[in-house]
Amino acid sequence: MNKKPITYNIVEIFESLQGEGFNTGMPCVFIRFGKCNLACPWCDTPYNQFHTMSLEEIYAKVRSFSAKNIIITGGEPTIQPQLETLLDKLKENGYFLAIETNGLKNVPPQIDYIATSPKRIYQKQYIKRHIDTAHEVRIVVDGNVIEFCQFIEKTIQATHYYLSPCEENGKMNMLDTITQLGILNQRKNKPHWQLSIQTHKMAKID
Ligand SMILES: C[S@@+](CC[C@H](N)C(=O)[O-])C[C@H]1O[C@@H](n2cnc3c(N)ncnc32)[C@H](O)[C@@H]1O
Ligand SMILES: Nc1nc2[nH]cc(C(=O)O)c2c(=O)[nH]1
Ligand code: SF4
Ligand SMILES: [Mg+2]
Repeated sequence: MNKKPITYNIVEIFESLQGEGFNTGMPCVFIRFGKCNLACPWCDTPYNQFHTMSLEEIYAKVRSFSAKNIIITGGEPTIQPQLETLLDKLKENGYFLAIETNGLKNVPPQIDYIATSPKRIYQKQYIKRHIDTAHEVRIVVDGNVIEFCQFIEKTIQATHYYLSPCEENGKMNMLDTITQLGILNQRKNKPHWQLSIQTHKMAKID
């Protein structure tokens, strides 16, 4: 009997520039998986509008673009079944793999670069468990996030810590974000918090 092909829930696969964080401006192929284990009220992504694609279909689409960096995102990519099989295939073919994750679940070992965005409104879940290392942390400013940032900087070891304005209906809360950055950075011997703007939205690209 033939083995059933592995399929994945995919929202979209597209090429663009990384719009956020340390790698802003880097050409990347985005693989956006469906479904999420959280439901942030201001989430900018239709993560429940997905279709299924086979591993071979995903790989063919990825190969049709020129970028060699891939951003695995969603939705929440760490809850996608059989993720590691796809990552193995991409890795074997020379791709650099970055992930965007909310950080509640472990990140597969094939991933080269971890950007995590823990969510203040789900602090109770983060107190129970979350990943403890990443290359960068990006916290969206959806209210007063100071205490949550202090908790996260103690429990996630990262190279970069960012505050990101929350974008709703085309507006970003820049003043609030800058005020909270000022407060975080007044403290001595603490990680420096920087600003990460969703530049792709300003540039009106994907
Ligand atoms: C759509 S999420 C997908 C990956 C993963 N679920 C996560 O939250 O990190 C990708 C990035 O977009 C950010 N994001 C989502 N909606 C946003 C909004 N309205 N304003 C600013 N950042 C937002 C998230 O915090 C995360 O850094
Ligand atoms: N240009 C661009 N950069 C991004 N970086 C992370 C994104 C995401 O939705 O995960 C994203 C996105 O949706 N677009
Ligand atoms: S965790 Fe990420 S994808 Fe899920 S709802 Fe929040 S921002 Fe959206
Ligand atoms: Mg996005």
